Amino acid sequence: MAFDQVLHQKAFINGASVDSSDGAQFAVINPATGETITQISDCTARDAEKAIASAKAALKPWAAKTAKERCEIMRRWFDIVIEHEQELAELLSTEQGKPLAEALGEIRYGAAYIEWFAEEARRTYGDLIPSAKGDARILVMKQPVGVVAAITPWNFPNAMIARKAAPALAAGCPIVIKPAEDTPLSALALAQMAKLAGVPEGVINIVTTSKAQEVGQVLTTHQDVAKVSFTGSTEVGRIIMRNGAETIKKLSLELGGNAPFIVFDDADLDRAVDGALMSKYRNSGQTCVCANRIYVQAGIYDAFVEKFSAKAAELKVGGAFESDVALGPLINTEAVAKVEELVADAIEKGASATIGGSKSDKGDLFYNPTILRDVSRNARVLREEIFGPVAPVIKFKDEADAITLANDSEFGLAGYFFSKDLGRVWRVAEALECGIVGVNEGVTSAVEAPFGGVKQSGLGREGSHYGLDDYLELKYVLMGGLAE
Ligand SMILES: NC(=O)C1=CN([C@@H]2O[C@H](COP(=O)(O)OP(=O)(O)OC[C@H]3O[C@@H](n4cnc5c(N)ncnc54)[C@H](OP(=O)(O)O)[C@@H]3O)[C@@H](O)[C@H]2O)C=CC1
Ligand SMILES: O=C(O)CCCC(=O)O
Repeated sequence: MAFDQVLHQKAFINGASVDSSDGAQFAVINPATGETITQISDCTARDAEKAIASAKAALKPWAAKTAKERCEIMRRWFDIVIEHEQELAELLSTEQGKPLAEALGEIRYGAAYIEWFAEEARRTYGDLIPSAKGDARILVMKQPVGVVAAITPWNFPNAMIARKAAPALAAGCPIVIKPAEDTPLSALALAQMAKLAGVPEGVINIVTTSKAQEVGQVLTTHQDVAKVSFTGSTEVGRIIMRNGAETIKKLSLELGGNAPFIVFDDADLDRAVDGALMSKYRNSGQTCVCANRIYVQAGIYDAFVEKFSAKAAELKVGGAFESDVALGPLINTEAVAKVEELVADAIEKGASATIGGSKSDKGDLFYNPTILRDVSRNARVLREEIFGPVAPVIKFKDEADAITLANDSEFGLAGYFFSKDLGRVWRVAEALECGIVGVNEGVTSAVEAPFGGVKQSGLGREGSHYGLDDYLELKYVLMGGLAE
């Protein structure tokens, strides 16, 4: 298969492919078939320490390069990724399960972060501020934060690495990345391409491991790591925050979501249905910004459920390489068990499934697109991140009701609503307690826009011109004694 060209089995530390210090390996499994793709280095705490040491040694020379030099290397990295986008997409689909077209979209999305931050590297402007003293000026410069550790999830095995590594490198920071155990291969391929592009040794390190706690502990407590950037569950985000407390780590945390998706009775119904399909079923519902709770105003509730169910029923479930497939497998048996539990709980509390509600006959990890109607307001599916292709649809009365329901969550990542009333659009966009709001749009992600949440969905922003700031420190320099 073409992806053999980008398949690497060893961890990547200090610019070299290495076995783990104890020689152990773990298996990477294809979730669609259950087959082992390959065995790879199972790194230990010692390997994590080595990676941090190599990043520390690389810090000064990498930060000392001009922004233009870093930009040129990163541009070459972008070009190599795009040149191999097809192989990278096949590798991603094989280890993660998402349909090939979606994987290709992710490779391009990830590459766009490399391109974007290569350009942003040259715009790390400071400020010159008038001082209250006549013979002084206030200068503000931006400097790299230091060695960065990144811990990433399996749902976007390429883009979540690129979204962290690209701003780190652009800012002048070396990075040590621990990819998810389920999907380490895309990370290794990206790092090897960075090497080909001329990224010096130690600037990117990939510590593959099945020992998340042991390796994570080192990455999040080590005194030579200045910053930790994490994407994953709120539960692990809390552990990372606690671990970082002793050495006051800078933190970027992209955590869980519970996105409300609101359809007002003045909405364009077809547009709302298409938005819900995209928002809910992308990546089989395994995205932190996926619509988790769909609120529809009473007057159009039945019409919405009918149209949404008819279109969702057409989505084909299957392996990533089958034609016209829209939904791949879930990542593992725990994910399927969680979805089954949430659906059972909702049905026990009075909901009914208009479509789906069960596993697909495609295999153990495949779950059918599911729509639940008349979901009770105390169902678990409305409180917890579903991370599967299940859409609970709930009726609401009026605008105030919709806002109260939408904000009734400890999460605050994304929210969506559909309305044609301009006044309502402003009111609701301002009232939603979310970091990201889609108005008449079901997918908001874009490299140019800041991605991140409020409340317990996290800290910091990724992407956009704000995204570089997470990897920079401000230094204030008072330039005094200027009078003759
Ligand atoms: N915001 C988001 O994008 C995501 C949200 N989630 C939510 O989390 C749920 C569980 O998914 P899961 O994959 O278990 O998410 P986790 O938060 O457990 O995993 C995310 C990353 O953290 C690592 N990790 C796990 N435990 C520790 C630890 N103690 N210290 C440091 N790193 C650690 C994981 O490693 P390893 O893979 O080796 O366990 C992985 O690299 C999902 O159902 C979903 O609700 C999950 C993924 C992404
Ligand atoms: O689930 C995530 O954390 C990644 C979201 C991908 C994106 O849309 O940017």
